[in-house]
Amino acid sequence: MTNAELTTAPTLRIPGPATPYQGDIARYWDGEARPVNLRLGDVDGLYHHHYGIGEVDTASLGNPEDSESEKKLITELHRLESAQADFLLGHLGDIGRDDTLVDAGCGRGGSMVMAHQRFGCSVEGVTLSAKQADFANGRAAELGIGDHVRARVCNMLSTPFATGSAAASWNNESSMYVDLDDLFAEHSRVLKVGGRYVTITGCWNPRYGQPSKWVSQINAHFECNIHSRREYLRAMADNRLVPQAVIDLTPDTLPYWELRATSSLVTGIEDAFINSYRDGSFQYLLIAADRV
Ligand SMILES: C[S@@+](CC[C@H](N)C(=O)[O-])C[C@H]1O[C@@H](n2cnc3c(N)ncnc32)[C@H](O)[C@@H]1O
Ligand SMILES: CC(C)=CCC/C(C)=C/COP(=O)(O)OP(=O)(O)O
Ligand SMILES: [Mg+2]
Repeated sequence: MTNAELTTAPTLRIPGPATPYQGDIARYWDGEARPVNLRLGDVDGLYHHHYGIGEVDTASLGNPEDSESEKKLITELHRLESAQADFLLGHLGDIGRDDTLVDAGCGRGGSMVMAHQRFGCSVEGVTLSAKQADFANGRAAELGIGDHVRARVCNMLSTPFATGSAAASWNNESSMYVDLDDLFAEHSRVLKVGGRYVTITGCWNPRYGQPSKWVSQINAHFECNIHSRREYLRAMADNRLVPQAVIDLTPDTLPYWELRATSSLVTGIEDAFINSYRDGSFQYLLIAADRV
């Protein structure tokens, strides 16, 4: 049986997109099929569209001459990407089986599956891409968790979720596609008071001055608009989201990029990430905030 045939209910689609830009982003992700994402996802069926953190386990890579070395490298990159999602989920607080979580910009749903496996809870995801939502729902059906994990085609700035209904919500590398005031107003509405919001994101560093050429290159590559660290903190403060932790993951993500740059799956954006992380113009941050 194919992935699509296993989907029990049709993917929900909220009519849209609201802006021409969102139409561009929907098309971008509908058309995305990079081996660096699909071959990593094939390792264990968790499909991510985010980057990795943690030390590279060099022993696991074996001898570069050996015939299995590419497979080992892919497995290691995937392990680091899943470690990133684990780290995010570890900041959501105490989540119970009856809670509902919201994944804003859920991609192919890897983080949603991990959240359900970790907490036993329900997870609602939104993406602009119908292909991604169908893929995520297909994976949930294959895993037999379609009753708890659901993706829909919907703008994260205007979701159908009831006010105060979510115990926690997150953006994993998806906040650079939206206005942060609009985004945090919607998270603040959907979260219950005392709930937790977490993002892992790349942001430009106000200490550097302005977005560097590397940051501009990343924006052009992904058609996104990277915000500054200052914008994140200001927009959260304006929307009843009070940071509980701000963790600079830049040193933790560099090993992932340095390893990825040696693989056959490079996409051409590796140097922009490596150079901007090294020159201090760009930072990889986790921000966990309480909805007060
Ligand atoms: C880089 S991917 C991250 C996917 C996922 N969070 C992960 O970690 O695998 C960015 C995602 O943001 C979604 N996105 C961008 N703008 C959006 C919007 N306005 N509403 C809903 N999803 C959006 C895209 O459709 C895509 O799924
Ligand atoms: C940290 C920043 C600025 C992220 C931008 C958003 C983005 C495209 C994330 C990774 O997606 P992906 O996994 O599809 O990208 P790739 O194909 O490069 O692995
Ligand atoms: Mg990727």
